[in-house]
Amino acid sequence: MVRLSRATLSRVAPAARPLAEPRATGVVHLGIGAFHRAHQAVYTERAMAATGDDRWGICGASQRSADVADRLRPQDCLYGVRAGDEVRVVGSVRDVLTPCDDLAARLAAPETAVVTLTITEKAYRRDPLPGAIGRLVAGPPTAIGRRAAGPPTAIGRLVAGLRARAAADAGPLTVVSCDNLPGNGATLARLVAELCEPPLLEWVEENVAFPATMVDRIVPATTQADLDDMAARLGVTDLGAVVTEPFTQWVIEDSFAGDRPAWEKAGALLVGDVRPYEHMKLRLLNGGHSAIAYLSGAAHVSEAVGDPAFAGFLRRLMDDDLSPTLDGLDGFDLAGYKETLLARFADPGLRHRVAQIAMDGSQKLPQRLLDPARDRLAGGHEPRWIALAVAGWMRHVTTSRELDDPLADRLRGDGTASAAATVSRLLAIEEVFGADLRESRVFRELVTDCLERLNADGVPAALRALDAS
Ligand SMILES: NC(=O)c1ccc[n+]([C@@H]2O[C@H](COP(=O)([O-])OP(=O)(O)OC[C@H]3O[C@@H](n4cnc5c(N)ncnc54)[C@H](O)[C@@H]3O)[C@@H](O)[C@H]2O)c1
Ligand SMILES: O=P(O)(O)OC[C@@H](O)[C@@H](O)[C@H](O)[C@H](O)CO
Repeated sequence: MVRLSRATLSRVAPAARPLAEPRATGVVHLGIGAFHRAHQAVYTERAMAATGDDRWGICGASQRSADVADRLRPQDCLYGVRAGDEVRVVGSVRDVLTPCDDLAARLAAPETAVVTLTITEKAYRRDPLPGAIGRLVAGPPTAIGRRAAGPPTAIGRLVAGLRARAAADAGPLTVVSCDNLPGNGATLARLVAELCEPPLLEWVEENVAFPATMVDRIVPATTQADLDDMAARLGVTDLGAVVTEPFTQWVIEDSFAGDRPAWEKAGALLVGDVRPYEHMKLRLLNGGHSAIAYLSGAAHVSEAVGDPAFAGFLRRLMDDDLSPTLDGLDGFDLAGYKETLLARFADPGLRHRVAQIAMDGSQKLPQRLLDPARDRLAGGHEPRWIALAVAGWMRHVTTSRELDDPLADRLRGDGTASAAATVSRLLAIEEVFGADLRESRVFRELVTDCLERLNADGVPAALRALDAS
């Protein structure tokens, strides 16, 4: 079968052809994985189609491998997105850089006005090593972006680009984090500022905006079966295909340094304060996902919620422990949102592997489950459903043979320690639990009790016991 490209587009059904053919790359994206291709790239293409403003093509950049570039470049950067039964070839990506290409030059180009990022939670992590080598990037300009003995970090490369842009006097820039982090814009701004020395720091303060965003669309990693299915639907081979759900949401803080795609014409919500949306999504959706990952024992999310007892647990987690921590959603149909969430999780068309969600738990738990636990404890409540999910994570990190987490060496256990000893050891990891949760007697007892039950009787019995207590 021939490969998808501009030359072979005539083989694709007209209804599935791209909506836009951009003439410039006004957007640079760092971390061009599956999510970006099914989310921001789709909004950007629709914005161009709605306005006829074709300056907003995307130059994607990979941080760690040339894989996406190798897949997309031979296809003129075209790829298919399947959402439910609808398939469309997306045309907003114009170029993909490999880690060896000159990203700084792209960031310094006057036509670039917006940078978006999906580089995973752990890429925002400050290395806890002491001193200069423990910072995300060492100080002097020549060392920008380099860890002690590793390649440049994504944020280091971004700072190198900002330096080149300042030197070129290429104008203001908006940098939009689209990762699942609370206060993602402010977090990124802080990390960037740490790596900038004067006078670059002043230039960044005056010329660069870091709006917060809430991003939502479930996009599992593409499988070979997905590629085969896409080829059958399009009639051409597509090695960049992604499969997602019909649902999509993007809430963006309306704080830009300059020009931008008209994302609101594509359905994005531009607001003054993203925080209420961000808490709702990170806690209910992502918190629910993590609970599934560490407790369900299922291979895929849809199988987990197909079990009525487990679906009942998710409802109690959301209703009793997570929803009461949300505010600023007056007039919003939260009950409807939660029902929609469970239906999205149950979507049989999405083969979303729980193992994908389980990875990097140390970087995800704080915003998904631990911050709401703090809020409940502060109000004098016992977050027992959250405690069960946290105990599930502790069991996961101490028993998994192949633990995928930047803190893996500190998390692993020998599997023979008592529940109390395991909870004590893990609660002491301040990067995950802070000092407050380590010191909370209520939290420690809840988690210890749950871990004892999980170890002794398994998940269904632990759920029943908690339900009856
Ligand atoms: N997939 C989803 O459903 C979804 C939904 C909402 C938000 N997100 C956000 O997008 C992120 C990426 O998801 P994805 O599905 O595209 O994953 P992916 O594995 O397809 O892509 C991840 C990208 O991040 C880069 N990356 C990985 N580790 C990195 C590091 N340490 N430093 C810099 N870059 C790194 C990779 O090179 C790749 O480009 C998630 O971590 C999350 O924050 C994903
Ligand atoms: O992408 P991660 O690794 O942050 O988290 C895994 C999932 O919880 C997440 O990707 C959700 O599918 C997504 O946040 C839905 O919008």
